[in-house]
Amino acid sequence: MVSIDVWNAAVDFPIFDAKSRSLKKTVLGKTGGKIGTDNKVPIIEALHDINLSLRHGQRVALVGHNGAGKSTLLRLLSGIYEPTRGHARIEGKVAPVFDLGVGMDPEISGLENIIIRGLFLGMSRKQMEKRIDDIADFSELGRYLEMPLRTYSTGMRVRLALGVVTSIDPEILLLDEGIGAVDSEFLDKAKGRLTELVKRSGLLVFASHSDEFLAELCDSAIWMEKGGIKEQGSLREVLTHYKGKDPFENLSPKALERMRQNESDPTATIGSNET
Ligand SMILES: Nc1ncnc2c1ncn2[C@@H]1O[C@H](COP(=O)(O)OP(=O)(O)OP(=O)(O)O)[C@@H](O)[C@H]1O
Repeated sequence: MVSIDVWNAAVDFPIFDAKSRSLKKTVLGKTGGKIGTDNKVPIIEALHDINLSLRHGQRVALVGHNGAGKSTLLRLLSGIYEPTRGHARIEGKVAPVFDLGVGMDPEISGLENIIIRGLFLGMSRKQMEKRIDDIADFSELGRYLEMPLRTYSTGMRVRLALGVVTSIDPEILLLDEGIGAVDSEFLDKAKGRLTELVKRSGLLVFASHSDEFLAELCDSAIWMEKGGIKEQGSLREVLTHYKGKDPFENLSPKALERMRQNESDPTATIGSNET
């Protein structure tokens, strides 16, 4: 059974090299987790009081302002971060897709990188070898696949990384938006593959600032603010409260159709556990 359960979890970062010089004018920061100053070493409270229960079939959007804790929560849900306090239990094979470049080696060829990156995402060498032709086709990199990755432009690297990421079969897919460097024609092609990937995955949590993308991929949402969960519920409801107006009024017909399908899906709710 694919599931993620988190109880009363917090993630702190002690900052050992913080500068103590005060700013001339202190303005109340709107972004970021709380900075505790009780100790000698300042502590950034990136997440606090997180309680979550996610199950197979859920497609959860993660929204919130810069520094609200979305990326940190994704790292907690992937097991990369242990909670400083509280507990997290993750059942299922996790594919964390935060930084498309992670797991890539500039000194080896694109082909070898496909295998390495696949292993990093929980696939076996055999499974990746079967997918090489498909990834080569999608990335349109041709003979460059035989060249070391350091010879690629940024966009070429993203093409390769997206090709690999969208070819896997994850049980739990944790996506952080970060696919800006490709041209728009290629991004459209990637969106189709991403949608297919999401359909294949058991459980999705997707942090993004793009309403259109969230409407296409997600059915429910979590709104993060200052390291805590402010609201969770249906995608449209949470986004409307977060933005102060219904963001779906001006969506494309395709995104709206996808959203209507999600709303009629009985699995489109977020479970919550007792604390
Ligand atoms: N490695 C780290 N060391 C110290 N503080 C961190 C670290 N990672 C995150 N933080 C802090 O934790 C808080 C949450 O950051 P996080 O990256 O999770 O926000 P986010 O919601 O993903 O923001 P954005 O939308 O800007 O990507 C911020 O206050 C940030 O300064």
